[in-house]
Amino acid sequence: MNRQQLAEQIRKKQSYLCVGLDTDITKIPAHLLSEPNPVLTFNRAIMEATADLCVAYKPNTAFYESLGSEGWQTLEQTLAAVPQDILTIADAKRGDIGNTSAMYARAFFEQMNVDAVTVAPYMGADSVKPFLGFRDKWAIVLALTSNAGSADFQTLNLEKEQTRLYETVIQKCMLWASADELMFVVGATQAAQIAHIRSLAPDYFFLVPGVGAQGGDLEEVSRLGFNQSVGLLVNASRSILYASSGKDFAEKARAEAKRLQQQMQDCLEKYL
Ligand SMILES: O=c1ccn([C@@H]2O[C@H](COP(=O)(O)O)[C@@H](O)[C@H]2O)c(=O)[nH]1
Repeated sequence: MNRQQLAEQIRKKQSYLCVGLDTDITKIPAHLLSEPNPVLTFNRAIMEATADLCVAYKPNTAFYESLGSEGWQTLEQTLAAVPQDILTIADAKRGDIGNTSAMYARAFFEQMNVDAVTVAPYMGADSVKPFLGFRDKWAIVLALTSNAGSADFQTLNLEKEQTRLYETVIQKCMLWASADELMFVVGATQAAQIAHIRSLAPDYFFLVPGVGAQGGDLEEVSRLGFNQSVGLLVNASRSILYASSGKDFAEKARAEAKRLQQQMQDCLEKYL
């Protein structure tokens, strides 16, 4: 999916919601455990309940990798069930020396056929560049993440560059790729920095995890993070997936997704 198509979906649905498919077999409703593939059944029900309210699905691959080869198969089956007009993001946080990164890129873009993959930039240019140059595909580079540990490295001052590490990540990555194939991860818990990050990267989409279970403020993120064409994908995983542990799990997931979508619509009217 390209940038224009993504922007069109956001406009049509009045939503920049990304639903995180972080499906934990120990947390899904008990009545599904007798199904042949409980995770797949759960994912399909969540997608049926939320597809008209979101523009992206983001399975975090850890939840599938932890189930071994069956988990990989479930991930493929889940991706196959995503409607065509919804962006798919493999949250895999890959990045290695060049030839290995090239294999990761082929795995996700050619085998899995996802639209986007998250990339850890720590190993530098040769680890990020192999994820670029795939038609209508995206690398989403970690910039300033939502977790407490982001302060350990990402906000350190670089004496020579006179910037913080995450700022240099953004500036360097923008030299390698345009906003048509590169996004940045910016945590919703980092709202105080988001206006500054938007000024560094005015045209780029930000994938913003951390509303819901991590307590990020959707309105603050939207007010400070919008660009002229929205430029945000805001992810919620646990708050949607586990809104109920009963038979009404899909209905409750929809209600939470609807609540977020409605708030997004209000923010679009108010701040754009
Ligand atoms: O900075 C980051 C980068 C990635 N994530 C991922 O997003 C989801 C968040 O899940 P919630 O349940 O909505 O908290 C999860 O897959 C994380 O690994 C992040 O949280 N922060």
